Amino acid sequence: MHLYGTQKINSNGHLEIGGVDAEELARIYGTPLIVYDIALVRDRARSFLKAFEEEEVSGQVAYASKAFSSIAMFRIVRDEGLSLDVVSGGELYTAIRSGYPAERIHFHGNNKSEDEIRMAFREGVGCIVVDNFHEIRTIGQISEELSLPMDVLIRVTPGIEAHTHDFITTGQEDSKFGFDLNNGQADEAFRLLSGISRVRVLGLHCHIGSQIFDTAAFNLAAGSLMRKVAAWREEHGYTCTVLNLGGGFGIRYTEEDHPLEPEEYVRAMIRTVKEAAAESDYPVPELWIEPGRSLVGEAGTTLYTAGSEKEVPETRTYLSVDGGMSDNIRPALYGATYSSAAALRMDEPHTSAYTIAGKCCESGDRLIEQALLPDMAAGDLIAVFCTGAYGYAMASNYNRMTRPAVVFAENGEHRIAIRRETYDDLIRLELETAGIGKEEVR
Ligand SMILES: Cc1ncc(COP(=O)(O)O)c(C=O)c1O
Ligand SMILES: N[C@@H](CCCC[NH3+])C(=O)O
Repeated sequence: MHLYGTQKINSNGHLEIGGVDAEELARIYGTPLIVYDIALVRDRARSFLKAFEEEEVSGQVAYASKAFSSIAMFRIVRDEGLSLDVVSGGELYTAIRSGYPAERIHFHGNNKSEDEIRMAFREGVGCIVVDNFHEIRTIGQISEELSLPMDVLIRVTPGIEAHTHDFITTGQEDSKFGFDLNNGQADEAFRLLSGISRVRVLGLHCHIGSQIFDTAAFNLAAGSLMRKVAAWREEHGYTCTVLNLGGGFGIRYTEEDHPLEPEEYVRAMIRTVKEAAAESDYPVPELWIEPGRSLVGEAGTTLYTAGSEKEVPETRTYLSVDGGMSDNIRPALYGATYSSAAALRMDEPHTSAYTIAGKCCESGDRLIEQALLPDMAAGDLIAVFCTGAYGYAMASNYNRMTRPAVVFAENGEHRIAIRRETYDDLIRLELETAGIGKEEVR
């Protein structure tokens, strides 16, 4: 059984996270419950920053907030000195409400609305990552209208197919994101943005995909971006100051996954950029990265309570839990795999195979196939590991399931980061509820 971060098995055979017994957490907050090991998040943040320090390159580590966007988590990464990548007005709003310094926020998105771009200008975000020609026109108009400056990065697709799930690769040419690096689109974007007086082009951005294990794809991307900026120096006398190589560093969901230490990917990128810079006598630009999953993924564990069981003879035994695809859509959406354990029976042999199913009205609502657990009974607590990224962030109210509570555990203490949704929360937007008159409806 693989344990993550500060997790351990205590003398009662219970799983502990951040020094807190899973039994205590489930008793106090109920289940399903997402528990973050905050020491692990901090450790990851510090390792990324240390890689830059040791490789003697200046940079920014921006938490890709889409992985888990919440005020409490934003404050943790802010205090660790990270920047923040947001992709929507909603993420930007959450960041601002968390007290994030606007100049450390990078604003992404392949279809930013005028309102979102205006909001980014007014809040004074550190940079906009420009994605398409429509956006260039809007940025030009809004910068004129508000008489405000903006730093930008040009997002490009370098034509690299990273080996991961089709829906989470983004660096290939046939992608909805960014300007093609090789067919003239990126050059045209550079020309247009350079012509907007209040806009300063910092450099290039690419993100080749997510849950990648191989440094080769990152190195290829870094190399092709460096070649492009070197060409722009020849043609336009322009020297870029920033290269943002995105996120995507893989983590260990199950024993099939063999990631490197997250910061190793960064060290490899840094070396590639340094080598490419030396080859063309180019000043080493600042390197920015945008890890999401590798910062918070392994730090999250979901605690469920087991309920009904059904045996399909010679096929499988379903063990249903009190959550499912509504708090973790990834198995249903990507065929993602997870590992699990009986959280209060950790020292017992885990030798009985179950299909852990959710409680949504979908046959595909299955969290883990062939999970090995002790013989389970209703009421047993199950821990599903590595749910910290794109779990709660992608949760829904399908079947009017209430979204779980999120708790932070650290140094033997725990605190609620997001309270559990109530049935009243489910109907809060409905106009037919008692007490809301027609005059309030817009
Ligand atoms: C532009 C961009 N940056 C960063 C990330 C974060 O990726 P990950 O969570 O795999 O580190 C993503 C998501 O894939 C992304 O689209
Ligand atoms: N949501 C995806 C990753 C997409 C990342 C955003 N570009 C996942 O769960 O793996």
